[in-house]
Amino acid sequence: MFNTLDDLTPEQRVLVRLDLNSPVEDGEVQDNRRFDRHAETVRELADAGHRVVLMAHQGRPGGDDFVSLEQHADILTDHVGRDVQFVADTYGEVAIDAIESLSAGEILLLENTRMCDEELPEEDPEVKADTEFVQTLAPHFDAYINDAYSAAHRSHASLVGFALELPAYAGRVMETEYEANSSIATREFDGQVTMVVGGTKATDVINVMNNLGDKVDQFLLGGIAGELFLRAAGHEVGFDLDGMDFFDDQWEANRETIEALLDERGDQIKLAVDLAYEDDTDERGEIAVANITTKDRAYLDVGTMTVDEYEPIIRDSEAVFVKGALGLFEDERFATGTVGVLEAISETDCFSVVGGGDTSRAIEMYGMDEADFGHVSIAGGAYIRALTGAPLAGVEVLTQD
Ligand SMILES: Nc1ncnc2c1ncn2[C@@H]1O[C@H](COP(=O)(O)OP(=O)(O)O)[C@@H](O)[C@H]1O
Ligand SMILES: O=C(OP(=O)(O)O)[C@H](O)COP(=O)(O)O
Repeated sequence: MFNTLDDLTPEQRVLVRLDLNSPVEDGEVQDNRRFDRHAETVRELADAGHRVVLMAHQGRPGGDDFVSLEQHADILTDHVGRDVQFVADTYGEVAIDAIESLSAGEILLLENTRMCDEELPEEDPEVKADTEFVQTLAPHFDAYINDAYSAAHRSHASLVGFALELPAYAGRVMETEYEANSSIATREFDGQVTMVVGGTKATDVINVMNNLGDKVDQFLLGGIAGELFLRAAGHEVGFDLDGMDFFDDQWEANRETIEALLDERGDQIKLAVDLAYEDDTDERGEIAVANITTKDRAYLDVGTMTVDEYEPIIRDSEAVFVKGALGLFEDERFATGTVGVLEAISETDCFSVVGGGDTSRAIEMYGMDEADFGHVSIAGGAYIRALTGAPLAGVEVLTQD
């Protein structure tokens, strides 16, 4: 498929692309799982005696989270257990001097790739390979390693350009993410395959169903997307109330597709049988979908009866994939659906993949152990692209001969 670190010649000068893009609060970069995961690749390379130069991005120009990578170097140092040096330059003389001064086993992080004008515009790999950024840096290296699966849907210079100029390899995170997230499309499972789909975007759910409908036995729905399917099934839910803009625009844009999916794949699609809301005393209330007769309240989670219906399906599955939360799990009162299905998955020995930036956060928030899942993705946009069969530019250049 692609070359990995196992194929790398010893003691090389390696240029490694990571995805350390992180939440930034009041200018402070927040530690998160991306550091922990990439640290394994970086440590392995340093331990093997390579000279390790790292590239990554943070935010986009104009955004509050568009900051230097200086803090990222400190956080990464803690995770790798070795010093990660930092240079406030992307490919100028200062960066080149720092790169050339490295000894075997040393690690250097370059400045935010998006501070370089040639990084961002989405262009073909050949155009990116021809930029001054790539042409200046590449001659200082023997190999390019892309570990940034979660940014691989972007055709940016640091993600696609170097692979055309240098022998290219997948890092450990790239390898693991690619295999797990593609497995639903590429692997044959003996038993039942179940997909839990929720979240806020109906198009994600629709595209996943269209792409994987023949691979998945049961889709278990929830979240905003699930409510739109309930609306298509004739229930009085999935409408915007005052001040909301979750539903009506999505309904206009996707109504026919959702109705057609229910028509064609109704047997595969399980909808919530009850929903949860905030009652007059700010507590969680629940109501059976069949008893909802007026459009007068917002629903923030699937109900307990729904979880009781979904759990046995998960327990009987050979493989379970998750995309999107079943409710507003960030509020403990409305975490029952999301946490219920995740706990059921963690208690079985099925093969499982949990993805989507927000959904996988629920695992940590509610004290579940990542080790009880087959794979917890650190990707958001790239994960949904993998599930919907869309190409990832950064993966495609790694797989070219
Ligand atoms: N009924 C709901 N009302 C409001 N928000 C919801 C509801 N159901 C799900 N959500 C929100 O959906 C978000 C996840 O949506 P999405 O971005 O599609 O998935 P992911 O980030 O996992 O890819 C969660 O943060 C959750 O709070
Ligand atoms: O965090 C990322 O993607 P994600 O928000 O889909 O997880 C990647 O670093 C890509 O960043 P971008 O969406 O600013 O290009």
